[in-house]
Amino acid sequence: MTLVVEGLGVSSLVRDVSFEVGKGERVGLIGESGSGKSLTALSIMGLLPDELTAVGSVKLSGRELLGAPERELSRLRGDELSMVFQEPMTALNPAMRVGRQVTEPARLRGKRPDAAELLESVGLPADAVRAYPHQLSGGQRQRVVLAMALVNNPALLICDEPTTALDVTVQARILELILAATRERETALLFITHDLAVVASVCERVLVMLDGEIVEAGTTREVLTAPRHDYTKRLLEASDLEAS
Ligand SMILES: Nc1ncnc2c1ncn2[C@@H]1O[C@H](COP(=O)(O)OP(=O)(O)OP(=O)(O)O)[C@@H](O)[C@H]1O
Repeated sequence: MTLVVEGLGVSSLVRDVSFEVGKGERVGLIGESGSGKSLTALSIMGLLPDELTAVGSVKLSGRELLGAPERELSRLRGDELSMVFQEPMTALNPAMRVGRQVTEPARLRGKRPDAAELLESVGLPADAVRAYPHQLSGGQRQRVVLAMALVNNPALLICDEPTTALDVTVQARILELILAATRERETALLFITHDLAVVASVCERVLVMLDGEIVEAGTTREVLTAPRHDYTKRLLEASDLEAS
């Protein structure tokens, strides 16, 4: 699989965004709040709000996604493309036991996975199958969401600030889990964050977004050790990474 985004625009909010993500590659999309990261991700998923339209091209393994019929996009979502959002409750049904919920994306495709095994694969105890989402912690809920996002072995996982709402130690564990799970499956990862330290620990390449445009792109090492754009330099100065 390859994701090729070319000249993506969303009204005037995202402009001429182009990048590629190859099989199993982990790419960070970094930038401050309002820079257009989420709109870029939602364009790829075909989940932009009705009032916004994407122009340009988004190809997954050669298939154009922009303008594709909703039926095709909804088949791709949760199958070849998955997305994890910042707040796990947005993806969970509060009235459904976790065990039933975690297997649902697979059941929709005619598979019958074992719920307890799935939960154990993301580090949850097997007896979580009977729990309702509100009985779990934020980190545990995000594990459930990850299990759901990965159950059909997607080619591309998009994570939009998946650990921002969690405390620091839980954050680190969830990042480790995302890293291990995507490596194991050779799932490509587009990881949205405003945190350079997170990019440094997870991503091989990084795209820096400012005011709706990508202003810098390179390997994580290049961008973090020799940033070219003033905005990237400022981001680096403001981060904990500066001292290291
Ligand atoms: N439905 C919408 N209609 C109009 N403008 C929107 C809409 N959704 C988002 N925007 C605007 O588009 C810009 C980019 O938003 P986006 O959510 O992509 O930013 P972001 O980089 O993901 O920020 P954050 O880190 O806060 O999520 C922002 O200025 C936002 O206010």
